[in-house]
Amino acid sequence: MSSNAYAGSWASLPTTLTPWIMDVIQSMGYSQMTPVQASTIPLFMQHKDVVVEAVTGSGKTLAFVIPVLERLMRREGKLRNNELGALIISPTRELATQIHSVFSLFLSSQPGSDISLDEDRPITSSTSSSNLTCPPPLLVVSSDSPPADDIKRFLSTGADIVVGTPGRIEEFLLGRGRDIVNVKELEVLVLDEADRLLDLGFQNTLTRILTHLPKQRRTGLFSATMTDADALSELVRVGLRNPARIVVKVQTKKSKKSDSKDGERQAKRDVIEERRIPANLQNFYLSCRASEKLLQLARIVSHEVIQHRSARFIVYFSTCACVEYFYRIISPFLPPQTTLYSLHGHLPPATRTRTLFNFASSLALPSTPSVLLATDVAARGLDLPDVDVVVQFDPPSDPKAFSHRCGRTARAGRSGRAWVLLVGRERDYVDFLAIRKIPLMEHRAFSAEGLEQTSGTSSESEDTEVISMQIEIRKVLMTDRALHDKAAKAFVSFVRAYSKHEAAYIFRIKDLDLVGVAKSFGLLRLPRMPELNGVPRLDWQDALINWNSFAYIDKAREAKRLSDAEKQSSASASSDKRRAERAQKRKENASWSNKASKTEEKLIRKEKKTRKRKWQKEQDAGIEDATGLKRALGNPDAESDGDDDWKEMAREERMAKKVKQGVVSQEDFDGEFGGS
Ligand SMILES: Nc1ncnc2c1ncn2[C@@H]1O[C@H](COP(=O)(O)OP(=O)(O)OP(=O)(O)O)[C@@H](O)[C@H]1O
Repeated sequence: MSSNAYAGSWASLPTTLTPWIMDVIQSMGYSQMTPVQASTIPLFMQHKDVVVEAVTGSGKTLAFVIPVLERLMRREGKLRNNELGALIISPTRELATQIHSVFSLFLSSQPGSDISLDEDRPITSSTSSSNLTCPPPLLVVSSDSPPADDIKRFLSTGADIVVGTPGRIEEFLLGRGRDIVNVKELEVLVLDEADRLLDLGFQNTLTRILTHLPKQRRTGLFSATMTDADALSELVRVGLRNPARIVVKVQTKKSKKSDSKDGERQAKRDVIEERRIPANLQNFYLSCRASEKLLQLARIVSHEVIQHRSARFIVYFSTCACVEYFYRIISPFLPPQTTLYSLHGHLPPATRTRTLFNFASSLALPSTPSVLLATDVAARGLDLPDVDVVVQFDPPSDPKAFSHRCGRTARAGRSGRAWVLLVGRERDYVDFLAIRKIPLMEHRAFSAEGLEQTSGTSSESEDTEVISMQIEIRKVLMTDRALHDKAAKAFVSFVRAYSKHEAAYIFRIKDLDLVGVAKSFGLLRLPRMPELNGVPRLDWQDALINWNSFAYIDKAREAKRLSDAEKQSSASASSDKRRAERAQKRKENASWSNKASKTEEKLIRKEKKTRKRKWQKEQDAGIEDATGLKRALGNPDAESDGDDDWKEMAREERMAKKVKQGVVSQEDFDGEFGGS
């Protein structure tokens, strides 16, 4: 850490630390406290609840680990095997594992301790109470072992400190462990990344845990983004009593141009700028077209390796599917000898642990860089050594994650660089973050030669390498239909995530060049999805590919695809047949109904003729009522055929007379009036 990041020696604490704890701190090489440690440890060791906000990498973990250990060391009586002394909750299993390892490191150094760092070592009755001051901590997170094992390990190790994730802790305390784990003696509760734990996703679980714990405990909330007043008041409601709020601010000097007194000349003066990101973090944004994102990512990595000798990178994407996909296709665009890692929430726990370990312990050099592709599962709390560069390929959905992601570099006073790629109107995000005290510097897009482009933030025409990159990716996708599926899934997941952005007025799907995004993904064709309806496709060309023969490399999968296709084609053939039969039937029905209507017409005419004859007879008989109107009985009009029928009958009558006179032939009469 740089010297101005320190806040005095450990000896200056008002309460002297237990000697072996002090020894461990010294062995870590930490001769001085960081500001957050200097302000938090004294309060939390005494009887104060604390709410702590300090930037990423400022040493918050020790700010609660030391007070927790000190409180347990100073207990009068030892805790029984089934009693819990301290509970630490964190939002992810990776972070919980990390915190657990810090506790383990301390406890394994207790005098007379023979605790190995293997927590599963069973503790015999002779070691459990006499030799050990504090048993090893217990880690309670989703893993390959079932929740029932947590209880078994708790009872066998007699752990006083439990570290875990909310769901698994709830199961541990309120599920299987309800009648086993005794929380009456619980002294301390710590919520690490507390603002995240208060998010809706965790809130109910957390409330149930908190109400289960005794009220006479100390509670500490820690995060780099403890700013959400609503969430805080919620927590206060659930358990904090008159907490001390500790906010450690970062102030940096910034040169600003200002008018001199006479208002004419510009003078430079230093102003103190408050920021919510580490002082040694250089934070850049780069505007480019949607289609150029992958190209620019590749150029950032090259630039960092060549110009800054950077070796360890984390690149953040918005979804698990995007990480999966880019992990498969990005290699050819990164410097040769780059080792790639991928971390996201859909991977099995054991794989996640292994990946993190491998990435952290890899020998990363500028000639052999290590690049971890990750989702926000790796955004908070992870203390990975020597991460030189963070790139946010996609800005995070939750704006709070922005500073957590950047904070994986420039930790503990070291310097680091962070980049975010912004497209089109996403540029407004810069002002959005500035208000939240997260300053960003503009960096122009890189040219093919790795130089900053000279034209404005977005170049006039699309980078010519976009097309060649797209062709390269397509070549890779065409080697295996499974890759194409991954590409489409990643694209769809990206679009869906984009529309759920919390800063929705900046990240609007209708403003996003989706065709450009598809190019950057190297898609073979545009997927069918409502978001693409009505999107102009002038700039888009599907890959030339025979979709029928485009195969999966995996034999079983390909066999299934072929048999599905076979079934589908026979199903569609029989449905075509059914359709043709239906059409034929309709046709037949139609001609039958035509015939039917002709016969009906004839019948109607015949009936009319009969009625007419009857009426004629009556006419001839001179039946007329007093008003001179034709009687309803004999009047065909009264049966609703209307005036036309009357006219028609009169016409027929006249024509019949003409037939009699020989002026009109019988044939013509029949043709006209359909004689039967
Ligand atoms: N007093 C100290 N002197 C030097 N280094 C320290 C000191 N305390 C902690 N560190 C180191 O600083 C690094 C960051 O600490 P830590 O992980 O606790 O940060 P944090 O504030 O919790 O960050 P985040 O908000 O990202 O979780 C760790 O590698 C830790 O070992």
